Amino acid sequence: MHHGPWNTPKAVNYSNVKIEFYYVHFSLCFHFINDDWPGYSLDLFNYPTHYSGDLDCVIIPHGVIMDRTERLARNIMDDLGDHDIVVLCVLKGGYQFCADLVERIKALSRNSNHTIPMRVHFIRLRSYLVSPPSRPLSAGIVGTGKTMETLLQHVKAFKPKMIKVAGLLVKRVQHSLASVPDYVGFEIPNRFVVGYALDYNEYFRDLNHICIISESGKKKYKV
Ligand SMILES: O=P(O)(O)OC[C@H]1O[C@H](OP(=O)(O)OP(=O)(O)O)[C@H](O)[C@@H]1O
Repeated sequence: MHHGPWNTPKAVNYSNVKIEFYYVHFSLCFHFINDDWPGYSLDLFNYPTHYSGDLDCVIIPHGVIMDRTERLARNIMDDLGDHDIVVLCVLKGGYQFCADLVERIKALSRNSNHTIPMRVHFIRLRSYLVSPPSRPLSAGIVGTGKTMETLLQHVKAFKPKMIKVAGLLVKRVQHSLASVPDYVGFEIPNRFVVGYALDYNEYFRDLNHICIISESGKKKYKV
């Protein structure tokens, strides 16, 4: 059985290899969340009471997302030099990450002599067309990478000087495509995550933390 970098039955044993692989080939640096990470108890944080019982745990608290996003903004500023940026936000799941990332790039831009003109556009994509996919539905996240690859083909047709992809989350899924975003916040286990604009049947986008949905939550919001 082939155990490629994305096919990791024992993530702990493979994690160093994986991180090193990306350092070498993509100069990437991201926070790796192990498959056996139990997450934080929901009791430690505030979250909307209408989701009581619908979640198992907090996997990434909102504050950590904010701090990581701030660092990604700095990396992007450092790499882009004096190029103008045209931001293309992938709706719906990417709206919160995009908004926060843009906000931090703006803050860096106005508080230093290194300033980058930025325009923002939006595109609506879905990872499936008619029938629901067999894999979990989630949003604002790179799962198989098919959505990202499809979008990149379209964007390349406009012949931009440079294309960089930022994704807050990359999920370790089997059969994923080889390419990963240039800027990644966190690599996470292949579990169903919601919150921070990631939905389950349009619910949970109004939750600040990234959480694991519970079985009862899935039943409650099933369509
Ligand atoms: O890497 P992939 O396996 O292709 O999946 C990633 C895509 O799936 C999600 O969108 P979704 O279809 O859930 O729509 P939404 O963002 O509007 O919720 C997400 O926002 C990405 O666009």
